[in-house]
Amino acid sequence: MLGREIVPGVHAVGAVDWDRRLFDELIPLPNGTTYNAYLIKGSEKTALIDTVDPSKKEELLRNLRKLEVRRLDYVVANHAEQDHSGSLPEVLAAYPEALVVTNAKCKALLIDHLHLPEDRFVVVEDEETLSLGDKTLVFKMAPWVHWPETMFTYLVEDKILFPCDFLGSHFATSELFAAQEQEIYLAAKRYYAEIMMPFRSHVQKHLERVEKLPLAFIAPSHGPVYHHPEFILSAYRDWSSDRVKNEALIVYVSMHDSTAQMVEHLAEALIDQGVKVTPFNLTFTDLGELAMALVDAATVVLGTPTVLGGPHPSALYAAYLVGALRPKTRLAGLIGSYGWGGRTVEMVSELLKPLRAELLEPVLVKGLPREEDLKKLEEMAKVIAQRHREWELLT
Ligand SMILES: Cc1cc2nc3c(=O)[nH]c(=O)nc-3n(C[C@H](O)[C@H](O)[C@H](O)COP(=O)(O)O)c2cc1C
Repeated sequence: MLGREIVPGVHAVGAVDWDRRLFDELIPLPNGTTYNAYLIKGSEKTALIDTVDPSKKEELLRNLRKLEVRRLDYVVANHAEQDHSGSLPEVLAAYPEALVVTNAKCKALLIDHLHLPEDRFVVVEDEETLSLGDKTLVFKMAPWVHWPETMFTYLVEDKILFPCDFLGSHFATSELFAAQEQEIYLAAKRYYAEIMMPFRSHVQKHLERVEKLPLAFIAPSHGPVYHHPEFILSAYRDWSSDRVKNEALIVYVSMHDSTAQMVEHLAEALIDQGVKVTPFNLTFTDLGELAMALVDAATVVLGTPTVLGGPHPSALYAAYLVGALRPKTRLAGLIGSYGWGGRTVEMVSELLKPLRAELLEPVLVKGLPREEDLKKLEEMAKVIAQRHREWELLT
């Protein structure tokens, strides 16, 4: 990304990673991503907000050279994770006068992760300000979106919030601003689901604080800059709210079709009851799609055969992820087929505990489902619809 101007004196100087397809060796990136860094030239001092993934360090340094940055007074580190901080060693080497401005927790993490020297830090507290001359930065501690040391930086005169990962999206684009709102909405929802959803109560709290600021732009560390901040704020309000939707996700795997037949029957019964259904066959599910669906769905049902004494490993993995992402799911179920016995119910119930959802009576059948088993699935669908009605999701 070239050094492009958001407002006079504020440039985006990060990099686009068009080809990256996996993040944290876990999260699929269908749209690539960007690592955003921002240069702020005040009348007296110059600051860089965050750096880029180490794989793109040369691009960042090139962008700074293109803007003829000969002196860098400060590098603000909003977050210690390596995709933002990983180029700090090179930036500090290229600009020997630059000091890293961050909070005490982030300083400790940066020293642990990057072995940066103690004497290159300036430690700031919540609401502390830093003057660059005609531009003023205010630091806002925002722990747990998504690490304990995260903070936001606010540029007072230009009303720009730099919230690092918060409100961001994995979306590679050459455009500076979030013009393709439909695509960005989905990319930001995917990002929220994968990264922010486990910290929903913190998201709500930080969102409230951000909403009180005069905002002309929100410049996150992944994806384009929001020139209409309300677009992303209202989306986050919705996603992080306590509201759920009239939708049941059936997350399943089946080796020999028995569980698949149960899934099909449950799906039909739910549709008959007026509940929206989305099945996710784990053999080819993009986990990001599943995470996105978990943002709103009132109910999740896991479908798995018993394999080697427990759930199929794909279902085990999915149940662990669903629990770890802590969506606002209110109702959880388990269906599946087995041959002789095992601990599927106990193991899945344990993995789903973090959801704090009501657990439906499991429906586990021997081999292919029989008429009476299909009836039990219809009963399950009725209970789900009944709960959705009680929560006024369904009339
Ligand atoms: C590799 C493998 C391991 C299995 N291990 C168990 C087991 O430990 N306990 C059990 O009750 N059934 C076990 N089964 C039997 C399956 O649970 C049973 O065939 C079930 O109907 C398969 O469901 P599906 O058609 O949805 O794949 C195993 C099957 C396979 C292929």
